[in-house]
Amino acid sequence: MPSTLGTALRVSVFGQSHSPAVGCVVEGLPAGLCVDQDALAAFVARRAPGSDPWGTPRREPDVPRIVSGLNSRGETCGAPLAAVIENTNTRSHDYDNLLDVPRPGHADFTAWAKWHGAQDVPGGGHFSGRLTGPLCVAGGIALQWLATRGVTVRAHVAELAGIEDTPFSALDNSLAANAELARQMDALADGRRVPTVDPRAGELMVDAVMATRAEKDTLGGIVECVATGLPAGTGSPMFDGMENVLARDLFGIPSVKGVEFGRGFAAARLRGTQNNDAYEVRDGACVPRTNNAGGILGGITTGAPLLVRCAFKPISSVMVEQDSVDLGTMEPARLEVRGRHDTTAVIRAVPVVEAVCALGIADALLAWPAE
Ligand SMILES: Cc1cc2nc3c(=O)[nH]c(=O)nc-3n(C[C@H](O)[C@H](O)[C@H](O)COP(=O)(O)O)c2cc1C
Ligand SMILES: C=C(O[C@@H]1CC(C(=O)O)=C[C@@H](OP(=O)(O)O)[C@H]1O)C(=O)O
Repeated sequence: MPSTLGTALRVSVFGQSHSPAVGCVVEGLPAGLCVDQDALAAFVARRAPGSDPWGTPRREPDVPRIVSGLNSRGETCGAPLAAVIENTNTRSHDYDNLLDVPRPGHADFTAWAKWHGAQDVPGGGHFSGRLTGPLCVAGGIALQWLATRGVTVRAHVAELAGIEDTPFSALDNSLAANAELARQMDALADGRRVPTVDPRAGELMVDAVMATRAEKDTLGGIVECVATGLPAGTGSPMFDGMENVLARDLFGIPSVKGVEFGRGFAAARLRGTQNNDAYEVRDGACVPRTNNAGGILGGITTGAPLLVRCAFKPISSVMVEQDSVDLGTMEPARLEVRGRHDTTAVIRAVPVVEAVCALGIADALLAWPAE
């Protein structure tokens, strides 16, 4: 079963939620990149579980340990980079009643259908959101490499419990809109607890999540991500376009059910005269004045901000009784989920979306650079 993404920059993730460790192997990183391990640990910590009342109480330090791929100066040395994150706080007996009775909405049934009982069930096994920890390690390093190329990636919770954050100022490509976008991205870098552009929206979201948690239910939401500083001409037509690469990678994040670029599905309701991004000359360069395309045409970057949104479904592990089937007896069964679960994935998933976008963009820059 391959759990690998990328072409020129390839990342394999390994491990299960309750195995000794989870980790990643990254191949194709440019040699000579000095990895700032403190910055990397801080990035990975933004996703780590156990510190917020709306999330899983499973507290894990999630300090990544790089075991291969760096030289004595801490630079990437050309060899595959491997990193592990230990699982230190597992409670596998919480999953005893799921060994034969699958949770609706999680991957328990499909794993059973594929592996007939050999699958590792506790904690969601290899399907766990925990596997996004190693993705943040690989993506955190990709972000550091992108920074050396002038590319910045930022995400925020765009919508949660029907509460909308201020959207990124990225559908317009005017100088004023670009300046506002830079301000929004800077503000999000201040370490705020809930990554929303408007802190009031974040507080309202937390209230709604806590109320839903009290009702033993869960929530989905939308994460919006932007990348700036990409040169026009990166990517590839048809099957290896920026949209293809990013969508494939982003759908690897557990719970992601939808991905849209630029205006996305809303473009289907516009006329061509409304949706086209007219060109103008700026500092001798041809630039789109608006950015309904989300920075991508024909799979290739336009030079405008790359804008993508991911829809997350609600967490499936709800704390109320549900109908299921005992796969051992093929009799109906009632199921009560135990375990320590998130009420929503979207807040913790913000750095994950940044990481995965960084990996896809770095992969495209290395595989299909602007010519
Ligand atoms: C950061 C993150 C945290 C998650 N936490 C949980 C959790 O605590 N409980 C749970 O049932 N699912 C959680 N999920 C979602 C499941 O991992 C996911 O629904 C499951 O693997 C099935 O995959 P699918 O929803 O993509 O089909 C989380 C996902 C992410 C990205
Ligand atoms: C540990 C993490 O999240 C886990 C993701 C998860 C799932 O089903 O996805 C189920 C829970 O596992 P457990 O029952 O072992 O606590 C979460 O805690 C993490 O994200 O690091």
